[in-house]
Order: sequence, then C-alpha cells, then structure tokens
Amino acid sequence: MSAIRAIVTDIEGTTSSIRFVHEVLFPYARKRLPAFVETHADKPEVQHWLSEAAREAGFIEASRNEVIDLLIGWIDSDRKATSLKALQGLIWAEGYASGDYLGHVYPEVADRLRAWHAAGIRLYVYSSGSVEAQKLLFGHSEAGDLTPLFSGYFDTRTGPKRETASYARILEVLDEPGDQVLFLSDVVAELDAARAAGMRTTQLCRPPETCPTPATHPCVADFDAVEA
Ligand SMILES: CSCCC(=O)C(=O)COP(=O)(O)O
Ligand SMILES: [Mg+2]
Repeated sequence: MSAIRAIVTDIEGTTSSIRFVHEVLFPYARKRLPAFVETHADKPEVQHWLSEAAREAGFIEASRNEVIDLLIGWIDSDRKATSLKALQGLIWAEGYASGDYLGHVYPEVADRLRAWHAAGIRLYVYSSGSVEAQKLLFGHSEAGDLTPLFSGYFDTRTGPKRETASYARILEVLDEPGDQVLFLSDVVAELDAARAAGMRTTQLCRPPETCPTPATHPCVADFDAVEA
C-alpha cells in the first residue's frame, strides 16, 4: 500500500467535540447574531453574506429582521450554508479575541498532528465551518496555536461534504493521488464520498460512541490509533 502523503481532517466529532460546536459555538453565534448584524450592517462583507443567505432562501425582498430570523432558524437546524458559516465565523472571532472560549481539541490531537507533520505528512482541514472559523479554532485551541501544522483549509466553498466532487476538487488542489491521501471524519456519508473520489478513509468514533459492526471504513477511537 502507498505511503500516506497528506491527511485531510474534519473538525466536529473528529478533532473536536460535537458538544463544543453545538453547546458553545452555535449558542454564542445565535445569541449575538441580531446585535452583530445591526452593528456591522455597513460592512461590505456582512452585507454580502446577508444577501447570499436571502438569495439562497429565495427571498425577493427581505427586511433585516427576516434575514436574521432565517439565519437563526438555520443555526437551529444545523444548516451548512456558506453564508451562515461565514457570519458565524465573524461572530466567533469576537469570542476568541475576548477569551470567552478556546477551541476544543481532543487530548491526543495536538501531539498526533505534530508527529504526522514531523514525519513529512501534509495536514489539511475540511469542515463546513468557514476557513476563517477553522483557523480561529486551531489558532486559539486548548493546546495552543496549531495553525503552523496545517498546509491548507477547505470549507463549503469547495463543495458540500457529502459529495464526491468536493473530494475530487481537494485532490486536485493537493496534487496527490487519492490513495496517498487519508480523510478522517466521524460521518460515514462524508467518508463514502471521499472514498468514491479515491481517498483512503478512517472513521473516528469518539467514546462513548463505538465503531459500527461491521464497519464500512477503518474505524478508531482516537488519532493515536489512526494508521497513517
Ligand atoms: C470551524 S468550527 C465550527 C464547525 C461548524 O460550524 C460546523 O458546522 C461543523 O462542521 P463539520 O464539517 O466540521 O462537521
Ligand atoms: Mg464531523
């Protein structure tokens, strides 16, 4: 079997707990979204993402409050809309800057990323969270600034995480054959899509979750057990 030259990792449920994302990050953005939109509505970037959200929802004309309600509904239904993810990232930046939280990473993640990096394996992130939000999480992680370990980041601007074409695009950017790239995720539909694009895959089942039997992808409980 070919040696692994690059690892692409998911965040939620893989490097970091689902609980941190759903019980810290999402509520933080939900609570602050109305005030954030009011105070930043003059910023072209914010205007752009508000317009994108309205367009995606099919609104012809929408008030600011209607778009805010739309976005809050999307947070509650965990919709992976690029516009929402971009706005969440802008709000989370304020939380990281003011020290309201640090990015959660499981205890073994930082050392294992360092070991892979030291072994010459290039590391990438692919998450539905915006690239800016990914950099914030790893830049302000509980294990310190991990961003120097990563060679690149991908978000939904590359495509949805359950579509094979997204992984094909990532392989093009990495300029590596798929059998030398390992994708790590807790979501089987994402792993299936990555495998269909030619990548190698490993499923993370973080305790108390347990690996399915039979497992359709190699399955481990933590990064130390990943075969790379
Ligand atoms: C960048 S941390 C926030 C992650 C996020 O917003 C999210 O929706 C989780 O997506 P993932 O693809 O990492 O499961
Ligand atoms: Mg995940």
